[in-house]
Amino acid sequence: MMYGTQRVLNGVNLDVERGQIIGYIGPNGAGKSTTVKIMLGLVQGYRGQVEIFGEDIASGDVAYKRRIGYVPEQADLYENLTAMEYLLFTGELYGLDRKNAEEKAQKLMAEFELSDVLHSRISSFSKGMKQKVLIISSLLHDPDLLFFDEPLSGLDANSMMIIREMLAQLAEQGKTIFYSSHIMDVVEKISNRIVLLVNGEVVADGSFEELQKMSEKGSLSDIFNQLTGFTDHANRAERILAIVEGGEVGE
Ligand SMILES: Nc1ncnc2c1ncn2[C@@H]1O[C@H](COP(=O)(O)OP(=O)(O)OP(=O)(O)O)[C@@H](O)[C@H]1O
Repeated sequence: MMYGTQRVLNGVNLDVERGQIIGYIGPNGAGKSTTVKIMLGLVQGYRGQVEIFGEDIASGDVAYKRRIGYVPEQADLYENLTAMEYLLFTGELYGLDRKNAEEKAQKLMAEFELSDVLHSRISSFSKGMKQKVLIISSLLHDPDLLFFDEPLSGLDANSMMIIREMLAQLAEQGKTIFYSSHIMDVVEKISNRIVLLVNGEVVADGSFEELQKMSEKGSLSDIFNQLTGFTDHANRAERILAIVEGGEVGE
């Protein structure tokens, strides 16, 4: 995949089974969002083949999109809409009839303790409240494949627990989840497969236990540091602070 003359993905080859929770990780700019956007049909001009539910997504049949849920990293919420208007809008986009979408939206908002603001404009919501609306909108149509990009961002500890439990139950039901995040301890716990992307290439792909065998034992965060060749966080922090303080910067 090229953006202009910049090569962003370099032969990413993945076979994904139903029911997998794939922790999709990598340094900033590695190409995670780009891969997800290609699979969602949001980016054209890639080389190679992407099959979802057994069909090539380039075939022109976009029916597969109705079976996908997406929580984007950057929330493009229509802030002037109320939560209910937004959920009805996305629900109908995904092919739900209005009554069904309305009923589900109402119940799901209640489960996330947002009944009071069902008819308030999203622009008045806190970050976590917006995130909950995004999560609800990704689930409203009961998708088979979910792409979650930093889904816990802004959520309080209780809500995080609900989402984590929900992901595990969805996978048990045979749904497939791509979970992109930089919070390594969560990825380590919820994923049954971890794919590490560096500079547009898959450098590790396996269970946490398998990844541990590829490196010195440790947490996923340690493995991430090792496999991305990053060892100098203390020096880096020191240099940053030296610059901030405006003093002499060491070698
Ligand atoms: N629309 C775009 N036009 C040009 N370059 C882009 C565009 N979107 C992404 N890129 C470039 O593609 C590369 C991969 O970006 P991508 O967003 O896929 O990374 P990522 O792994 O999701 O990173 P992060 O962890 O920061 O979200 C980066 O170098 C980025 O600058």
